Amino acid sequence: MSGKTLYDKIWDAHAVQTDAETGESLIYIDLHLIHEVTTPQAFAGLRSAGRGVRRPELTLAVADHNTPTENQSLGLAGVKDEAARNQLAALDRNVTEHGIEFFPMGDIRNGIVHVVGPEQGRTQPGMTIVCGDSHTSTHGAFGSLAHGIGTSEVEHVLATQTLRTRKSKNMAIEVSGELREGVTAKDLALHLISIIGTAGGTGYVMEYRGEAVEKLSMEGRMTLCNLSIEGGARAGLIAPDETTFAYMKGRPSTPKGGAWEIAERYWRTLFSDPDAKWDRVVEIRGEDVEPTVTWGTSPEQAIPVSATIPDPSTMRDPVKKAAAERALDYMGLEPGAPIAGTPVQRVFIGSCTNSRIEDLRAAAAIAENNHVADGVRAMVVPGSGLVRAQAEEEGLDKILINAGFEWREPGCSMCLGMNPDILAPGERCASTSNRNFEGRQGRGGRTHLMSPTLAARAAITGVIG
Ligand SMILES: CC(C)[C@H](C(=O)O)[C@@H](O)C(=O)O
Ligand code: SF4
Repeated sequence: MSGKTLYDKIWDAHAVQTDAETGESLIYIDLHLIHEVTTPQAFAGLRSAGRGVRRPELTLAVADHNTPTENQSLGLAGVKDEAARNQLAALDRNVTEHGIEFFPMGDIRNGIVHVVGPEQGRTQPGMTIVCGDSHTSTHGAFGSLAHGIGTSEVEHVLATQTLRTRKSKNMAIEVSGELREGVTAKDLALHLISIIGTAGGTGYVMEYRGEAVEKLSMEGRMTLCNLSIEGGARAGLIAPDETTFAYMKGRPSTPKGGAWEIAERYWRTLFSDPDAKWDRVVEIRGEDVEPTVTWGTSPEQAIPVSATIPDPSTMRDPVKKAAAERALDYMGLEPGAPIAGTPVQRVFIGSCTNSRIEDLRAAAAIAENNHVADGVRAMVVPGSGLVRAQAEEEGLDKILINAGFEWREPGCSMCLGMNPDILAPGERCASTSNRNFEGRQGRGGRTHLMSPTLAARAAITGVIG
């Protein structure tokens, strides 16, 4: 018998039952994260069925998608959009009714759900974690099986603390060697997706392995796992190690004293056995990864920042060719021209991909003693109130504000533009987020995905590069 992958191990520890006929399993869920957008109907369903929440203490709620990034202390009165206000009010009512822990807007512990879970120590190795949100894959950075679920599944998990699902296949992403100076986890993720495509991971759970992955900080690992879903995978995983444990130690919800030791002993068993069987292996040399940006309207339409914009007329695959033509038209770009030097009007540093303290440090390092270029509006939105507070303690806010960046309150913000932070039609944005489809950041807006370093540089110079 061959060994098990990390995914196999977590799966086996959580599968309650498998239906031999359909192949569907019931798995136990250790942590259910919820936010205002994907829960109102789930709670309404519970109510109409006369059900309660099975394990409220394994559920944690935040308000993040709709929240404004200014004047959060005004509470719901400060939320101008009625639909947003209603969703936020519904979450308030639902968590109170069911006794679920909630960090509301304005609470220093509030922030983007995928930043808050790890920061509070709720995210732990070996857990199964779900949330009605695709970027739940972020939590896989801790060696937990974490993925998004739909609203009807949210209702199922609330009611039963289990999920009906099927096992995925195992994919290994082996990144050897080292990332070069100035190359980040974001560049690695975009590089990978540009190779495998946005459907490359369909049907798989991806485990990131190899020296270059082991060398990443927890923040970098979270960025990498966050983008797994954009590569089509169900989830991303990284085996826990010393870096993981050091990050977790002392956080509010991690085990303490003897309980930590017992937990750590278990966590140290969470790795893929040397003889584990992989359904697919993708190999990348760390040294080959360059600072990478997207030029189109899909995360796979990514190139090194030193490269020229692809020419659809040279593309063989008719689907890719048509997609590239349409993307270039929407993005207002010329094939064959260098991507560097393309002017931007907006810069967004934030989102569950890149809004943690290291990301803000990277942006501030570029901003220091510089100034945002004329005609550019640049916004920094920390991932949580605690990230914001830490950045302020380190003086990063002053550096950024002095350089002309807007220093905002936490939330998803311009990552998806469900709050007032949106692009105007035709505006081009250097963004540290994870999605760049048409209209993602506002109707007609043009998004270029990149690292915080490249985004901050775009703010200062006014151009991509
Ligand atoms: C609102 C939510 C359902 C959505 C997701 O699941 O990804 C959002 O977080 C996003 O990034 O588009
Ligand atoms: S920051 Fe963006 S990608 Fe992340 S959960 Fe919010 S909307 Fe989704």
